[in-house]
Amino acid sequence: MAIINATELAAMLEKCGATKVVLALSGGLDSMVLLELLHQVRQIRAYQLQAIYVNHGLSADAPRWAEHCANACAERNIDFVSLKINIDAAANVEAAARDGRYQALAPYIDSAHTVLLTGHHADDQLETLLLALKRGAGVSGLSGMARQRPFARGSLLRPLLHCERRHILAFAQQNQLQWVEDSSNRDNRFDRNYIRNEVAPLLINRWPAFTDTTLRSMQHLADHQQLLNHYTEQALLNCANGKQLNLTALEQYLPLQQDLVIRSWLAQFKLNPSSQWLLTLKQQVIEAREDAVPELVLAGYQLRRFQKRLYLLHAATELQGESEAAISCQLSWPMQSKLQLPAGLGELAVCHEQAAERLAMTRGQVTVVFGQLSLPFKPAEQVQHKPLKQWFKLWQVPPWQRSQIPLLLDNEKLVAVAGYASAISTLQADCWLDWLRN
Ligand SMILES: Nc1ncnc2c1ncn2[C@@H]1O[C@H](COP(=O)(O)OP(=O)(O)OP(=O)(O)O)[C@@H](O)[C@H]1O
Repeated sequence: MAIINATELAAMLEKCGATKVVLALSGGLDSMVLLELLHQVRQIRAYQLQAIYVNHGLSADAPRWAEHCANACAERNIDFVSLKINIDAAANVEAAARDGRYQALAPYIDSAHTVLLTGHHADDQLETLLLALKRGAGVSGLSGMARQRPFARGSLLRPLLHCERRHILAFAQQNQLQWVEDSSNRDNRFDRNYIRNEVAPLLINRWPAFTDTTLRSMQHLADHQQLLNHYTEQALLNCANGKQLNLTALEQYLPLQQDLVIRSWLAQFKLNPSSQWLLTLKQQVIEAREDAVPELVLAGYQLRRFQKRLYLLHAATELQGESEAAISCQLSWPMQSKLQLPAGLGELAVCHEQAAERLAMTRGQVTVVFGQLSLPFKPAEQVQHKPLKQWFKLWQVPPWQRSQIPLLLDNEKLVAVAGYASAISTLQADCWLDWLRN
């Protein structure tokens, strides 16, 4: 597609509800063209404009590029900021530079009406697709970059995403713009450069509309991905409750949809397992014998199944109190103030004065213990005493959680099981006793 003009850029900004526009300015061809377009847009509408150059600390030429950007902004009376960041030398340099750059830019996108602009264009999008094919990406990866998406407190917009580089170059020449060339762009050891310099020209020479048609396919994929996301979100609402996944609800969906639901449930906790791991989860955990309590490890977490639910447990915190040693404590609690629990189990507070009065009547305080599962207990609304262990089974409390639940004793008698039940009539445990878990 041909390059957009200032009126079209103004319309895009209008659609984003922008009042402040921040340009990520590298000094290269594309972002310099955007700088010029923004300068022209100002004749149409007033915006608060800012351009930011990020020095990744990777090139000795960076100060020269920063100066080039500063001069171009000064000529157009646009506010300019230069930032310096440090990149982890051991990491994948391209990815680390990009992540570091977005992190540095984020604080400047400080309201819903602030838009960050980058100079990505159609040829970048074609390269992204070819790179995604090389790594065997799925629909999401093959859809490439979005023209607009939420970013920090505002949004990110790529106004040139549908414009081909040759049209951007022609605009720059017509407007006598000056830009810097990064010599590392010629280094074909980097996959993107190899595609840009060697592969893409071959395809475009043979089929001149190749970039346009590729972008059309990518848009179809992006639409399908959006539809999939919509249905997966709906299914996730039906199946997940925080770190629990209801397997009976999950069974209603087609196997492929189940995979997507599990993936997006785990993605909420920044977990992105391989297909092989997902298969193991299904075969060894979800489909395990009914009476088994199987488990599987994933990046600092443990997944366990109990009855028809899957639990995601943070190994460092949620499983800490599992050992007998960590729960053998006995705490005296006068109940006027909050009680800090051991092993990161959170804190207890009484939120109903009457309860404190009735419990503290005898000795002025209660005792909090853990793991005494053989204590007899009778919830207020029940008629029979049973060992606590049997109540836990009835309430379907997973075995690994049972010894981490605070038990309140008054004169050695179990009077409340935090979060579950109370022995005091008319006072439900979850309404007079607050258990704030970490
Ligand atoms: N050092 C930088 N500082 C600020 N923004 C940057 C920087 N490097 C890249 N960008 C932003 O990211 C976009 C895409 O980066 P990419 O590396 O593909 O571009 P480039 O070839 O370095 O520069 P350009 O796209 O401006 O020609 C740029 O158009 C620009 O908006």
